[in-house]
Amino acid sequence: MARFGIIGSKGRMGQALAAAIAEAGHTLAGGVDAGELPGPLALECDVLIDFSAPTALDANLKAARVAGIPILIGTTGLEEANFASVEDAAKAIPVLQTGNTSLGVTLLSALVRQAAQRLGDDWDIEVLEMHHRMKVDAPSGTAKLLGEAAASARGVDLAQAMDSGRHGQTGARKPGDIGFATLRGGTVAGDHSVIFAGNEERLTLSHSAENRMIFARGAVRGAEWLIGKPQGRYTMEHVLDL
Ligand SMILES: NC(=O)C1=CN([C@@H]2O[C@H](COP(=O)(O)OP(=O)(O)OC[C@H]3O[C@@H](n4cnc5c(N)ncnc54)[C@H](OP(=O)(O)O)[C@@H]3O)[C@@H](O)[C@H]2O)C=CC1
Ligand SMILES: O=C(O)C1=N[C@H](C(=O)O)C[C@H](O)C1
Repeated sequence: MARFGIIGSKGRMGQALAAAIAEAGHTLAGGVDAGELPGPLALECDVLIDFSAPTALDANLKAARVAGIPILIGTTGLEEANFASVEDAAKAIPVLQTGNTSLGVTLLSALVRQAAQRLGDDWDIEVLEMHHRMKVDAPSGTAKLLGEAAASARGVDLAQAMDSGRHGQTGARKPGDIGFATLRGGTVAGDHSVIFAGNEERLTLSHSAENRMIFARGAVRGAEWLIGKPQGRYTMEHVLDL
């Protein structure tokens, strides 16, 4: 049994996490939201879980670092500078950062990597995602994670290959690009498809989240795994030994 702290505790994920922490028999030490400091909470916890906003990241990493505890970052919409902060913190404490904590998407990303390796470069890769109307970042963290799995399998830099803004006279598809399309509406918890479009055939690998508990349970599993690990940067693939 461990003491968990939630950053973003009153949000959609924060509430699902509280249920998953109780379900797993752990103690909820407390939570913070916008305008509250994570430092005092971190001193009462064995692990922090952050599903809040990119602007909170540096303070959350610092709090975990000062307390000497691991932190799982599920917040999406992170930029280059955020990833640099994660790398820096991971020199001192265990940090698991992922765009999706679910078992299904973690496995999907391994399958995408395999498909991208085995299918030739003439198979175009497109990533499609749909989320609820309240989501504030695009493309989703999961879409980027899946795009990254495909790009790394092909030995290309996703930042160079990513095409996420098609509109108007785009010209023909650039060979090697990885396209992203974003849909928003209703209460969709999270749908992702990676489409490999070849000549006269198409392979689609998909995942549908039916509710947020899959992310919350995965985050609890990841946080349990993180406790006692040496400093370093981890992903859900480490947790599932993929
Ligand atoms: N990795 C994964 O598997 C998943 C990731 N996510 C990501 O998690 C994040 C949260 O999603 P969701 O719960 O739907 O969003 P919500 O908007 O419902 O909740 C966000 C919470 O974070 C709080 N918050 C905002 N800014 C800060 C801050 N500076 N410090 C502390 N807390 C803050 C908000 O507090 P207040 O209300 O006071 O502003 C709110 O309680 C998003 O980035 C989302 O994409 C979501 C699902 C799964
Ligand atoms: O904001 C959400 O809701 C979700 N965000 C994550 C993302 O950006 O991929 C994960 C999940 O799909 C739900």
